[in-house]
Amino acid sequence: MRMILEFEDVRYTYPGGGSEALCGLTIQIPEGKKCVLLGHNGCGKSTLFLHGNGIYRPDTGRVRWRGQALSYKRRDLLELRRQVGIVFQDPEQQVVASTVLEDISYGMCNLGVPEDEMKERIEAVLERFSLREFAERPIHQLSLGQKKRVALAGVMVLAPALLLLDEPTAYLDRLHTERLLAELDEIHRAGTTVLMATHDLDVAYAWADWIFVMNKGQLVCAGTPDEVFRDRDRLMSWQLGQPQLYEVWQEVAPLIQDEQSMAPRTVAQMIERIRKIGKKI
Ligand SMILES: Nc1ncnc2c1ncn2[C@@H]1O[C@H](COP(=O)(O)OP(=O)(O)OP(=O)(O)O)[C@@H](O)[C@H]1O
Repeated sequence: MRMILEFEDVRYTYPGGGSEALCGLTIQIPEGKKCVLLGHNGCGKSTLFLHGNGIYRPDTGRVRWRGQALSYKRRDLLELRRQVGIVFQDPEQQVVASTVLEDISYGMCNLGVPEDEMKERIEAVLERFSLREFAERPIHQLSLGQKKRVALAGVMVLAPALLLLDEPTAYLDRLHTERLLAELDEIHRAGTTVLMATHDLDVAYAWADWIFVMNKGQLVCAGTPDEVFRDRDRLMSWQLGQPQLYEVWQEVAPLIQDEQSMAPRTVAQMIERIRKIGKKI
Protein backbone atom coordinates (compact mmCIF):
# COMPACT_ATOMS: atom_id res chain seq x y z
CA MET A 1 0.00 0.00 0.00
CA ARG A 2 1.35 3.42 -0.98
CA MET A 3 0.93 6.19 1.59
CA ILE A 4 -0.29 9.58 0.46
CA LEU A 5 0.09 11.46 3.77
CA GLU A 6 2.14 10.41 6.79
CA PHE A 7 2.69 11.84 10.26
CA GLU A 8 5.68 10.70 12.25
CA ASP A 9 5.67 11.36 15.99
CA VAL A 10 4.01 14.76 15.56
CA ARG A 11 3.60 16.94 18.64
CA TYR A 12 1.68 20.20 18.64
CA THR A 13 0.47 22.61 21.32
CA TYR A 14 -1.71 25.58 20.38
CA PRO A 15 -0.11 28.92 21.23
CA GLY A 16 -1.28 29.64 24.78
CA GLY A 17 -3.27 26.38 24.57
CA GLY A 18 -1.91 24.57 27.65
CA SER A 19 -1.80 20.83 27.03
CA GLU A 20 -0.65 19.17 23.81
CA ALA A 21 -3.31 18.70 21.08
CA LEU A 22 -1.16 16.13 19.24
CA CYS A 23 1.01 14.01 21.52
CA GLY A 24 3.32 12.03 19.27
CA LEU A 25 0.85 11.27 16.48
CA THR A 26 2.04 8.67 13.99
CA ILE A 27 -0.42 7.86 11.21
CA GLN A 28 -0.19 6.70 7.60
CA ILE A 29 -3.02 7.46 5.21
CA PRO A 30 -3.12 4.92 2.37
CA GLU A 31 -3.60 6.24 -1.15
CA GLY A 32 -6.86 5.35 -2.88
CA LYS A 33 -8.83 4.36 0.20
CA LYS A 34 -12.08 5.58 1.74
CA CYS A 35 -10.80 6.33 5.23
CA VAL A 36 -12.66 7.42 8.36
CA LEU A 37 -11.13 9.05 11.42
CA LEU A 38 -12.91 8.40 14.71
CA GLY A 39 -12.25 9.80 18.16
CA HIS A 40 -13.96 11.64 21.01
CA ASN A 41 -14.40 15.42 21.09
CA GLY A 42 -11.09 17.22 21.44
CA CYS A 43 -8.85 14.20 20.62
CA GLY A 44 -7.10 16.13 17.83
CA LYS A 45 -8.86 15.23 14.55
CA SER A 46 -9.22 18.82 13.27
CA THR A 47 -5.68 19.60 14.41
CA LEU A 48 -4.44 16.64 12.33
CA PHE A 49 -6.29 18.01 9.28
CA LEU A 50 -4.80 21.47 9.71
CA HIS A 51 -1.33 19.90 9.75
CA GLY A 52 -2.22 17.86 6.66
CA ASN A 53 -2.20 20.87 4.36
CA GLY A 54 0.44 22.84 6.20
CA ILE A 55 -1.82 25.43 7.90
CA TYR A 56 -0.15 24.34 11.16
CA ARG A 57 3.41 23.16 11.53
CA PRO A 58 4.42 20.50 14.09
CA ASP A 59 6.39 21.58 17.15
CA THR A 60 8.35 18.35 16.68
CA GLY A 61 8.00 15.38 14.37
CA ARG A 62 7.40 15.27 10.63
CA VAL A 63 4.59 15.36 8.08
CA ARG A 64 5.21 13.74 4.68
CA TRP A 65 3.26 14.17 1.46
CA ARG A 66 3.82 11.30 -0.99
CA GLY A 67 6.99 10.38 0.87
CA GLN A 68 8.48 13.91 0.93
CA ALA A 69 8.75 15.99 4.12
CA LEU A 70 6.50 19.06 3.82
CA SER A 71 8.16 22.26 2.78
CA TYR A 72 6.64 25.30 4.46
CA LYS A 73 7.79 27.77 1.79
CA ARG A 74 4.88 29.86 0.49
CA ARG A 75 5.02 28.51 -3.07
CA ASP A 76 5.22 24.87 -1.93
CA LEU A 77 2.33 25.39 0.48
CA LEU A 78 0.14 26.80 -2.31
CA GLU A 79 0.79 23.67 -4.38
CA LEU A 80 0.17 21.41 -1.37
CA ARG A 81 -3.17 23.13 -0.69
CA ARG A 82 -4.25 22.47 -4.25
CA GLN A 83 -3.55 18.78 -3.69
CA VAL A 84 -4.93 18.48 -0.15
CA GLY A 85 -8.45 19.88 0.07
CA ILE A 86 -10.10 20.44 3.47
CA VAL A 87 -13.82 20.79 3.99
CA PHE A 88 -14.35 22.28 7.44
CA GLN A 89 -17.10 21.24 9.80
CA ASP A 90 -18.74 24.66 9.71
CA PRO A 91 -19.33 25.96 6.17
CA GLU A 92 -19.47 29.53 7.53
CA GLN A 93 -15.72 29.16 8.15
CA GLN A 94 -15.15 28.22 4.53
CA VAL A 95 -17.68 29.84 2.26
CA VAL A 96 -16.35 33.38 1.98
CA ALA A 97 -17.68 35.03 -1.19
CA SER A 98 -21.11 36.56 -1.64
CA THR A 99 -22.52 34.20 -4.30
CA VAL A 100 -22.10 30.49 -5.00
CA LEU A 101 -20.39 31.17 -8.31
CA GLU A 102 -17.90 33.59 -6.77
CA ASP A 103 -17.18 31.19 -3.97
CA ILE A 104 -16.46 28.27 -6.26
CA SER A 105 -14.20 30.51 -8.40
CA TYR A 106 -12.27 31.86 -5.42
CA GLY A 107 -9.63 29.12 -4.99
CA MET A 108 -8.95 28.96 -8.73
CA CYS A 109 -8.49 32.77 -8.92
CA ASN A 110 -5.92 32.51 -6.12
CA LEU A 111 -4.06 29.81 -8.03
CA GLY A 112 -4.19 31.75 -11.30
CA VAL A 113 -6.09 29.09 -13.27
CA PRO A 114 -6.66 30.38 -16.86
CA GLU A 115 -10.16 31.77 -17.47
CA ASP A 116 -11.27 29.18 -20.05
CA GLU A 117 -10.24 26.30 -17.84
CA MET A 118 -11.92 27.99 -14.88
CA LYS A 119 -15.23 28.21 -16.75
CA GLU A 120 -15.05 24.55 -17.74
CA ARG A 121 -14.32 23.40 -14.22
CA ILE A 122 -17.07 25.56 -12.73
CA GLU A 123 -19.62 24.16 -15.18
CA ALA A 124 -18.59 20.60 -14.31
CA VAL A 125 -18.76 21.18 -10.58
CA LEU A 126 -22.14 22.99 -10.68
CA GLU A 127 -23.51 20.03 -12.60
CA ARG A 128 -21.93 17.38 -10.41
CA PHE A 129 -23.09 18.89 -7.12
CA SER A 130 -26.51 19.94 -8.47
CA LEU A 131 -25.77 23.59 -7.71
CA ARG A 132 -26.69 25.16 -11.05
CA GLU A 133 -29.95 26.62 -9.80
CA PHE A 134 -28.09 28.26 -6.89
CA ALA A 135 -25.17 29.66 -8.94
CA GLU A 136 -26.16 33.33 -8.67
CA ARG A 137 -27.76 33.00 -5.26
CA PRO A 138 -26.32 34.99 -2.33
CA ILE A 139 -24.72 32.53 0.07
CA HIS A 140 -26.67 33.82 3.07
CA GLN A 141 -29.89 32.66 1.41
CA LEU A 142 -28.79 29.01 1.38
CA SER A 143 -29.66 26.36 3.95
CA LEU A 144 -26.87 24.82 6.04
CA GLY A 145 -26.97 21.64 3.93
CA GLN A 146 -26.69 23.69 0.73
CA LYS A 147 -23.78 25.70 2.16
CA LYS A 148 -22.03 22.41 2.93
CA ARG A 149 -22.43 21.37 -0.71
CA VAL A 150 -20.99 24.70 -1.84
CA ALA A 151 -18.00 24.21 0.48
CA LEU A 152 -17.39 20.72 -0.95
CA ALA A 153 -17.80 21.98 -4.52
CA GLY A 154 -15.33 24.83 -3.83
CA VAL A 155 -12.72 22.27 -2.75
CA MET A 156 -13.43 19.67 -5.44
CA VAL A 157 -13.17 22.24 -8.24
CA LEU A 158 -9.41 22.24 -7.54
CA ALA A 159 -9.31 18.45 -8.13
CA PRO A 160 -7.36 17.54 -4.97
CA ALA A 161 -5.57 14.19 -4.65
CA LEU A 162 -6.61 13.96 -0.99
CA LEU A 163 -9.89 15.22 0.45
CA LEU A 164 -10.10 15.80 4.21
CA LEU A 165 -13.66 16.21 5.50
CA ASP A 166 -14.43 17.31 9.04
CA GLU A 167 -17.79 15.87 10.11
CA PRO A 168 -19.46 16.32 6.73
CA THR A 169 -22.69 14.57 7.75
CA ALA A 170 -23.27 16.60 10.93
CA TYR A 171 -26.73 18.25 10.81
CA LEU A 172 -27.65 16.52 7.53
CA ASP A 173 -30.92 14.57 7.38
CA ARG A 174 -30.89 10.90 6.36
CA LEU A 175 -31.58 11.51 2.68
CA HIS A 176 -28.85 14.14 2.40
CA THR A 177 -26.41 11.97 4.36
CA GLU A 178 -26.97 9.13 1.88
CA ARG A 179 -26.63 11.52 -1.03
CA LEU A 180 -23.37 12.89 0.35
CA LEU A 181 -21.94 9.40 0.88
CA ALA A 182 -22.84 8.51 -2.72
CA GLU A 183 -21.08 11.69 -3.89
CA LEU A 184 -18.01 10.79 -1.84
CA ASP A 185 -18.06 7.35 -3.48
CA GLU A 186 -18.09 9.08 -6.84
CA ILE A 187 -15.19 11.37 -5.82
CA HIS A 188 -13.26 8.33 -4.61
CA ARG A 189 -13.97 6.39 -7.82
CA ALA A 190 -12.63 9.33 -9.82
CA GLY A 191 -9.27 8.93 -8.02
CA THR A 192 -9.31 11.10 -4.90
CA THR A 193 -8.28 9.56 -1.55
CA VAL A 194 -10.83 10.53 1.10
CA LEU A 195 -10.38 10.89 4.87
CA MET A 196 -13.53 11.76 6.79
CA ALA A 197 -13.65 12.65 10.50
CA THR A 198 -16.99 11.70 11.99
CA HIS A 199 -18.74 10.89 15.26
CA ASP A 200 -21.32 8.81 13.43
CA LEU A 201 -20.25 5.20 13.88
CA ASP A 202 -23.01 3.95 11.58
CA VAL A 203 -21.80 6.18 8.75
CA ALA A 204 -18.22 5.04 9.39
CA TYR A 205 -19.24 1.38 9.33
CA ALA A 206 -21.35 1.63 6.18
CA TRP A 207 -18.94 3.74 4.16
CA ALA A 208 -15.28 3.28 5.13
CA ASP A 209 -12.85 0.69 3.90
CA TRP A 210 -10.18 1.79 6.37
CA ILE A 211 -10.70 3.25 9.85
CA PHE A 212 -8.41 5.16 12.21
CA VAL A 213 -9.15 5.79 15.87
CA MET A 214 -7.53 8.66 17.74
CA ASN A 215 -7.49 9.10 21.50
CA LYS A 216 -5.89 11.97 23.39
CA GLY A 217 -3.78 13.25 20.51
CA GLN A 218 -2.49 9.84 19.40
CA LEU A 219 -3.46 7.10 16.96
CA VAL A 220 -4.63 4.07 18.94
CA CYS A 221 -6.04 1.80 16.25
CA ALA A 222 -6.18 1.37 12.46
CA GLY A 223 -7.75 -1.33 10.32
CA THR A 224 -10.74 -2.54 8.35
CA PRO A 225 -14.19 -1.83 9.87
CA ASP A 226 -14.43 -5.47 10.99
CA GLU A 227 -11.06 -5.34 12.73
CA VAL A 228 -11.71 -2.00 14.41
CA PHE A 229 -15.25 -2.65 15.63
CA ARG A 230 -14.70 -6.18 16.95
CA ASP A 231 -13.63 -5.33 20.51
CA ARG A 232 -16.42 -3.46 22.31
CA ASP A 233 -14.53 -2.97 25.59
CA ARG A 234 -11.57 -1.43 23.83
CA LEU A 235 -13.89 0.92 21.92
CA MET A 236 -15.63 1.91 25.17
CA SER A 237 -12.26 2.76 26.70
CA TRP A 238 -11.85 5.36 23.89
CA GLN A 239 -15.35 6.70 24.57
CA LEU A 240 -16.70 5.06 21.42
CA GLY A 241 -19.12 2.19 20.97
CA GLN A 242 -20.03 -0.17 18.16
CA PRO A 243 -22.20 0.69 15.13
CA GLN A 244 -25.83 -0.35 15.65
CA LEU A 245 -25.87 -2.71 12.70
CA TYR A 246 -22.69 -4.41 13.89
CA GLU A 247 -24.18 -4.87 17.39
CA VAL A 248 -27.40 -6.34 15.99
CA TRP A 249 -25.41 -8.68 13.73
CA GLN A 250 -23.40 -10.02 16.68
CA GLU A 251 -26.71 -11.23 18.15
CA VAL A 252 -28.32 -12.38 14.88
CA ALA A 253 -25.39 -14.27 13.28
CA PRO A 254 -25.26 -17.13 15.87
CA LEU A 255 -29.07 -17.50 15.77
CA ILE A 256 -29.13 -18.02 12.00
CA GLN A 257 -25.77 -19.84 12.06
CA ASP A 258 -24.13 -17.47 9.59
CA GLU A 259 -20.43 -18.20 9.85
CA GLN A 260 -19.06 -15.79 7.24
CA SER A 261 -16.26 -13.75 8.77
CA MET A 262 -17.39 -10.43 7.23
CA ALA A 263 -20.40 -8.85 8.91
CA PRO A 264 -22.91 -7.07 6.63
CA ARG A 265 -22.23 -3.34 6.25
CA THR A 266 -25.73 -2.11 5.39
CA VAL A 267 -29.28 -3.02 6.40
CA ALA A 268 -29.93 -4.22 2.83
CA GLN A 269 -26.92 -6.58 3.02
CA MET A 270 -28.08 -7.90 6.40
CA ILE A 271 -31.60 -8.62 5.12
CA GLU A 272 -30.14 -10.44 2.11
CA ARG A 273 -27.94 -12.63 4.37
CA ILE A 274 -30.89 -13.47 6.65
CA ARG A 275 -33.08 -14.34 3.65
CA LYS A 276 -30.39 -16.60 2.14
CA ILE A 277 -29.97 -18.55 5.37
CA GLY A 278 -33.79 -18.67 5.78
CA LYS A 279 -34.12 -20.35 2.37
CA LYS A 280 -31.57 -23.04 3.31
CA ILE A 281 -33.44 -23.81 6.56
N1 LIG B 1 -7.41 27.40 18.41
C1 LIG B 1 -7.18 26.66 19.49
N2 LIG B 1 -6.52 27.19 20.56
C2 LIG B 1 -6.25 26.45 21.66
N3 LIG B 1 -6.58 25.16 21.77
C3 LIG B 1 -7.24 24.57 20.76
C4 LIG B 1 -7.58 25.30 19.57
N4 LIG B 1 -8.22 24.47 18.73
C5 LIG B 1 -8.30 23.28 19.37
N5 LIG B 1 -7.72 23.33 20.57
C6 LIG B 1 -7.56 22.24 21.55
O1 LIG B 1 -6.83 21.19 20.93
C7 LIG B 1 -7.36 19.91 21.27
C8 LIG B 1 -7.72 19.16 19.99
O2 LIG B 1 -8.77 19.85 19.34
P1 LIG B 1 -9.37 19.42 17.93
O3 LIG B 1 -10.30 20.49 17.49
O4 LIG B 1 -8.27 19.04 17.04
O5 LIG B 1 -10.20 18.10 18.33
P2 LIG B 1 -11.29 17.28 17.49
O6 LIG B 1 -10.95 15.85 17.68
O7 LIG B 1 -11.36 17.79 16.11
O8 LIG B 1 -12.62 17.64 18.29
P3 LIG B 1 -14.17 17.62 17.82
O9 LIG B 1 -14.53 16.19 17.60
O10 LIG B 1 -14.86 18.21 19.00
O11 LIG B 1 -14.28 18.45 16.58
C9 LIG B 1 -8.56 20.17 22.19
O12 LIG B 1 -8.13 20.02 23.51
C10 LIG B 1 -8.92 21.61 21.91
O13 LIG B 1 -9.47 22.23 23.05
